[in-house]
Amino acid sequence: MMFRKSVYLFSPLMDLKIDRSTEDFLLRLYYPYDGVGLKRRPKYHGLTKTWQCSCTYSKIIEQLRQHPGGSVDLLKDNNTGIATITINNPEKKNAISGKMMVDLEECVSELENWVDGKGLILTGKDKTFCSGGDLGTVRNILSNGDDMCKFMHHVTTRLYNLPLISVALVDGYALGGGAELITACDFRLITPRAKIGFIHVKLNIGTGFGGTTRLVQQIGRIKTLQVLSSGMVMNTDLAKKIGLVDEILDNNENTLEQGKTWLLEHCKGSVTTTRVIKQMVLAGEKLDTDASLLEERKLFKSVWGNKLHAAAVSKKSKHS
Ligand SMILES: CC[C@H](C(=O)O)C(=O)SCCNC(=O)CCNC(=O)[C@H](O)C(C)(C)COP(=O)(O)OP(=O)(O)OC[C@H]1O[C@@H](n2cnc3c(N)ncnc32)[C@H](O)[C@@H]1OP(=O)(O)O
Repeated sequence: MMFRKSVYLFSPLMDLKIDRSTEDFLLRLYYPYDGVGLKRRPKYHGLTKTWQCSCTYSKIIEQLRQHPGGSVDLLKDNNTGIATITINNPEKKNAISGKMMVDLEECVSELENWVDGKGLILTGKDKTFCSGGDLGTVRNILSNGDDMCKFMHHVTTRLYNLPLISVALVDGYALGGGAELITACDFRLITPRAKIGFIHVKLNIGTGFGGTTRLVQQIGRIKTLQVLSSGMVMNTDLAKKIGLVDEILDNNENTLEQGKTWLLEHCKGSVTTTRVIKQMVLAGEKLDTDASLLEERKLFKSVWGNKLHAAAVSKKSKHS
């Protein structure tokens, strides 16, 4: 209720750029004791992020929606805590239209507020992952790619920062923006049919969805240069050799099930523990050492001595 009120009050500022300090200011304004009552903060933080997105990006969202085709679909399984995002535009090899970029943002918003989740699979419909930007959309926004780029940086960064262990499950092609999307997940699993290409050079462009920044962090500077400057389309062996891929799945029909099984093996803890682990790792990657240690301590404190911890230490366990 309080949140709705804040939207109403600040609605005249809709097109004002709202940055992190404004967001923190709003949180302080409406939750002045938030620093003490930390338990409430993540929930409102998520809502604020959603609101922040619709304020800052409202014009871009409106423009992107004008380029229809396909959908990006979210399925949340509360029993396993695993969600699946499916890129769905099979007539165009799952090319991502303007409307689908907005769909993806909505999926990410929903996942930011999904407190029961611990894992995420990002996949494509009908045995292919994603052939990149829909060339129909691309042709129509040639005069202003910067807005799309800004929006997709925002969306893929939020996808990467979700407190869920995420896996890109690649069957068939992941090209251009499709290849960039796989870098926004923690892990990459591929089938023997997968072909991954940062083919942007062939279109005389660089990456537009944040792919280079993340790729340098993931496979290093030189390998990133090799991949981007050649526009090579990698088969499974090459993708594995270059360090882009964590596992090659069997060549059978049940790719999604295989992906889920693999992911559950990497989400062994409870929902809380898994989310804490992911957040600790993000802090280790993004913050300087002192700030990361502080965050690690805060997260540690949030699980130490809880019911599950107490139960685990009360039994005689052996981890051989
Ligand atoms: C910042 C990101 C950047 C951007 O936004 O500009 C990019 O993502 S750049 C990358 C853009 N992607 C491409 O250039 C890929 C182009 N497509 C292909 O190379 C092939 O279609 C391939 C290899 C994905 C699949 O080849 P295959 O022989 O198996 O199938 P078809 O070529 O017959 O494709 C079937 C059908 O899909 C249409 N299609 C495929 N990709 C796209 C796309 N990216 N945008 C729009 N449409 C696409 C293709 O034209 C065919 O349509 P049809 O009407 O049947 O001719």
